[in-house]
Amino acid sequence: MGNAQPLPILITGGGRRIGLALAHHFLNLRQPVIVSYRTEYPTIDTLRKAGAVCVQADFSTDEGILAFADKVKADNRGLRGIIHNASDWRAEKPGTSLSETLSCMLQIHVHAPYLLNHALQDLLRGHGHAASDIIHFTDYVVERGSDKHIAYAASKAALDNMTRSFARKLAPEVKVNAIAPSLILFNDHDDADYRREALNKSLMKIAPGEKEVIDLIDYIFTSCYVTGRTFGVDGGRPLR
Ligand SMILES: NC(=O)C1=CN([C@@H]2O[C@H](COP(=O)(O)OP(=O)(O)OC[C@H]3O[C@@H](n4cnc5c(N)ncnc54)[C@H](OP(=O)(O)O)[C@@H]3O)[C@@H](O)[C@H]2O)C=CC1
Ligand SMILES: Nc1nc2c(c(=O)[nH]1)N=C([C@H](O)[C@@H](O)CO)CN2
Repeated sequence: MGNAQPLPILITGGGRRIGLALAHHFLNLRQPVIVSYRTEYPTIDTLRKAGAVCVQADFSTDEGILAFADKVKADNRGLRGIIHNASDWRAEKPGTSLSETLSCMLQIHVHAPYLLNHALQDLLRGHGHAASDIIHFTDYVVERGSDKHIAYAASKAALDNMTRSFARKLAPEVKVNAIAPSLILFNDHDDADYRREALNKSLMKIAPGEKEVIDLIDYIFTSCYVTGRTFGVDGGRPLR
């Protein structure tokens, strides 16, 4: 009985950056992990060799989301948690359809978590009080808005709101919390001016890397009381 394998944590968009770092973190703790990936990066093979179950999934349509949920349900008797990391940081751009930008942002930040939380709730329930977690990755811009990423900010705001709705719906078996980062990691193409300006926006003036987020997720998973909350990881940016 005591040797039962722990239930897996499902991480969406785990092929790169924060999702990838989270997957390796849990695998190092011998915690089983299921990763959804859209693009087959070499990292996916590395994850498989480290023991992750990697499932190809494109959340650009509801059909793609629901097919992924069916696969997870068919292969698993339960889940320890779901981390909704998959995201697209799309700006409004001249020459790009505004409707398409808005649909794309709503699809990945609202449809995917909304449909997956409903479809997979039975896998999260039934394991005891506060035994399971859902984590939504939102963004600091939910508070402030963003003139360059209006649809992105709005869709993350909807996700932030769903944190409280799903916390109500799934308590006390499942805790549901959000992480609202500001700058965590730069992208490779960010130039020196962009980096300087971005660093200057916070009080702490660093891009802290994935560990800040990993440590917070470890805390949230350990808690048996914290639910329906949004945790800023923003270097004091609102105080600037
Ligand atoms: N990095 C930062 O500084 C910040 C991050 N955040 C949030 O933290 C989370 C992780 O950030 P980060 O690691 O930078 O994210 P990335 O943008 O680097 O990666 C997001 C992942 O989501 C996947 N994805 C995107 N669209 C889809 C789709 N339609 N279907 C399936 N998968 C999809 C991507 O797959 P593919 O590679 O195939 O496109 C990728 O693996 C995100 O939710 C982000 O918004 C918030 C604020 C700051
Ligand atoms: N899905 C993503 N969302 C966000 C990203 C990213 O690369 N992918 N990056 C940011 C920025 O780091 C920004 O917070 C500061 O430059 C925001 N969201």
